[in-house]
Amino acid sequence: MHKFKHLLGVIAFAAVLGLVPVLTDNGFYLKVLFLIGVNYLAAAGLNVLVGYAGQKSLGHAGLFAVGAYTAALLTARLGWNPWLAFAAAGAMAGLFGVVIALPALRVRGPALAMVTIGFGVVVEKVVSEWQDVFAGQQGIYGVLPLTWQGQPLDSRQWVWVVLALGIAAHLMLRSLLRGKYGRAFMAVNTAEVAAESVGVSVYRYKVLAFVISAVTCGFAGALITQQNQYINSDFITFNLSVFFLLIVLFGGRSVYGPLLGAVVLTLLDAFLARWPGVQHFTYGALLLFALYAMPDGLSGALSGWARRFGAKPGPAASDAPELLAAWRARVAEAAAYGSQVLLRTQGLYKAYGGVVPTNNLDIEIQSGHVHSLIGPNGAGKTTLLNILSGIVPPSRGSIEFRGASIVGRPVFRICNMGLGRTFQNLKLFADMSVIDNVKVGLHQHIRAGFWSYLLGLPAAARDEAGATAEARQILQFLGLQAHAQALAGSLPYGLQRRVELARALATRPALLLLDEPAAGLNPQETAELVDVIRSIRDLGITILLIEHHMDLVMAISDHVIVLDYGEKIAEGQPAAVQGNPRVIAAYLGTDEEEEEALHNPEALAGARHV
Ligand SMILES: Nc1ncnc2c1ncn2[C@@H]1O[C@H](COP(=O)(O)OP(=O)(O)OP(=O)(O)O)[C@@H](O)[C@H]1O
Repeated sequence: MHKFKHLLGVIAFAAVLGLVPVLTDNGFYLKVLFLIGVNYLAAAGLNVLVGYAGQKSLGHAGLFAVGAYTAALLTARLGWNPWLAFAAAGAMAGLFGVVIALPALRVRGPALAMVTIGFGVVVEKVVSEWQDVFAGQQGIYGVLPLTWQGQPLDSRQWVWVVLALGIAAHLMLRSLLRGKYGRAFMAVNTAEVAAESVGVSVYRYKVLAFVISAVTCGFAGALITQQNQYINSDFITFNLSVFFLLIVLFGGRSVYGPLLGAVVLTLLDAFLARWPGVQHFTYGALLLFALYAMPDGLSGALSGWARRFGAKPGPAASDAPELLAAWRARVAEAAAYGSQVLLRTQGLYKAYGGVVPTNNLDIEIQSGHVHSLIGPNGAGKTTLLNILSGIVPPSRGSIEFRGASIVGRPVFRICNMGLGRTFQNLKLFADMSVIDNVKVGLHQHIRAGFWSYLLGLPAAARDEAGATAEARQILQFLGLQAHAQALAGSLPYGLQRRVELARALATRPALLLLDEPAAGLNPQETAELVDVIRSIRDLGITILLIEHHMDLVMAISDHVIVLDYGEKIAEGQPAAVQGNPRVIAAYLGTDEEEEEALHNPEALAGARHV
């Protein structure tokens, strides 16, 4: 029904805009409408890169140029069919999108902006200096315009074509961004390590975002060139890159943001064109205003108001018990492993200069057990979890998980093999709803691919519905169903910890690594956590947890491993470890307290920050 409403809205919008060229033949108005469409097209793709994936680019004039010159050269020099050249322009820009993405993947923030500026400058120089091919300022004449029934498009038809392309782009990007791909881009944007740890390849999604933005910018370049039947190097300026970025930042991250941005800024651009000095001043002022007053852009501000005055979603109803039972069975099946030893490390070693947080560690994790990793502050517990989950590469040594070596594998692949984790310092996707956080965890289990989502095929809708249903089961399992629609970052700390656990469970792990799951929890929440961990173990999931709350460790562990200065100094059943003199010495170091701790586990807990 919702989908239907949206489609009707789009049709009504298209009908109104499509009527304008029928009602007027004013060349200026038609040109402005055409430019709004072109700018929208460029910004719609750039929004995926900047708004969703969080990669600021100041070089998209370069990709606009790739599209523009591809269309120009193929039609004016090689006589290609103009529609074919138009398609080739998008494809060529997409290829350049990969070229710019590869160096950009190594850097972030301001450094990324510099890389993209560099790309834009290189393209600008190439088209202005390489006269033989690109004809510099003199430009390329005789570019073939798009045609309809063999005739070049007239001003009205250009508006209709760009309107059709804009609507196609909107429908496709909306379908892409409202599902698995949009969530993955947002996850990459908010917390790269967390995204990888739940099975999202940061590398792949950054490249994809660059390519999408490049393709739509390439089409925009080709449209301008083919409509003008001319292009020269003066079109390709740094200002154009700023203009595109401004549309996206001003419009905001939603799928409607680029449209709002394109309408406002194109109109402004058209009316201020007579006063170029004022024009640039206005852009600068608008950018500052947008960043200061509307950090989420115009669409963000509008939806904020709508939320304030609109209806609040009611609490979610619980699902039928048989659905939860089906989910349990599915998770248990994913966690099942024939052999006793689920994970084994041998000679695992990691050094940071003189600090050796992991020193020749041999450990075995038994399938179906709860293992605790304890040790004084700085003993190397988190480092070990980071090595096991692939975030930190070991200097040497081997790790075998489910019978296969995982050293050197990317984090998201290790997750896909069945190793899930949470973090000591929460790494939630704070701007996303609780249920969407969990659905990011389901990423690898959603089969429908890029084209299914882009084209809105039934497979994508079916898999999305399946993911929503599974996420609801997970939330219900952890008692979070009432918070499904809340923003993850808005929840109290204890619930946020639980959401992270839900997200990790969604990956359907065989081994779950929990880094201080009780940190920051009150006593009641800690007691509840014991039950939660037990019920996760009862699903058949093996657990390795780091914890400083000794009573929690003693209550739930089948096996305890004790680290000190990166070495394993003891392991075994909780009671045995608790009485081990080396462990007590590592924690306390004095004879009197040693005696006390032998009989009082809370002394161990209390001494941890010594
Ligand atoms: N990236 C790094 N660069 C340099 N030293 C590091 C790095 N990561 C960890 N260390 C050092 O390795 C040692 C072990 O750190 P780690 O965080 O693994 O300890 P921990 O047992 O988890 O401690 P805590 O209980 O305080 O969380 C510390 O001395 C830490 O300073």
